[in-house]
Amino acid sequence: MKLRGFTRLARISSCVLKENSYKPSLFCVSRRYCSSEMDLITQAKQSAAYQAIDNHVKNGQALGIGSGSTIVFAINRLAERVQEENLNVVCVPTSFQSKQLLTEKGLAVSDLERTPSLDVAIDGADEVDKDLNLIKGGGAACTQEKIVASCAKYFVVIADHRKDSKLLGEQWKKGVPIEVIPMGYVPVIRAIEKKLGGKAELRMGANKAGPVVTDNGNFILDWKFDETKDWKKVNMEISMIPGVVETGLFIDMAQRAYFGMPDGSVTFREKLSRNGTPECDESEK
Ligand SMILES: O=C(CO)[C@H](O)[C@H](O)COP(=O)(O)O
Repeated sequence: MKLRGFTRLARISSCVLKENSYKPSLFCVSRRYCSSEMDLITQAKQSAAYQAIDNHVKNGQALGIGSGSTIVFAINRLAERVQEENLNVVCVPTSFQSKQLLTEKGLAVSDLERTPSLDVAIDGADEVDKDLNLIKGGGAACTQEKIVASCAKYFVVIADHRKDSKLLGEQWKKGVPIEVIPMGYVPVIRAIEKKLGGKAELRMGANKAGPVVTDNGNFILDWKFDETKDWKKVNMEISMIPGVVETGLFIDMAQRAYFGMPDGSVTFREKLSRNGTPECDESEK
């Protein structure tokens, strides 16, 4: 399969995942996305975001658009492509931030009432493990992000290389974000710590007195866990606690993750179906 502007290179296959690197030939191509003033992490975010938009966005699509600092680059690139190629796409944002950015760029914004079925969702992540399980919610938007991703036929993650881990918790030390109903946050903390150990804390605002309040009017807990877990089970256990709205554990949802590297290249990891072929994004064909 030919990716936009790239030929697939090395394959490191396992039974469920495939890793691809665009190095070294990608290096020069991806460099077109980089500007000399940017630091390497910023460049890495931009390279991953541009690659995902270039590979996965096609005319006529409905797109889920995530939140965070990496998605800013995806929105910029999307706006460029929409203008240059006269694309007709509609975007469902996952937060006030992404809605505002999309609106500023003049992109068509919709919601899940009008557009409940999405072709592709693209979002950042705080950490991605070897099986493409994610920790999300560093920007307190995990509930809407999970709903939007669940409505997409294909879910793509974009991140810089620091987010790429074998196991969740290896790189991301701030814990699993959990959105909770405000009046229940203390019982939820107690229940999580009793059932699963670790420590859960109410996230406090940076330039605001008191807690962070999500776009849904709720609070965020950050649960620091002790050791590697059965994340599917943990996710279900936390979700069952009264007062929990949603967790930042995205288990078995992402089909592909792009990682921007410090040298300007981009690698990706993708899920394979049982017969060893990639779980296909129809728009890539
Ligand atoms: O989950 C998120 C927001 O809730 C973000 O996608 C995640 O925090 C990654 O953000 P960034 O691109 O800034 O690293």
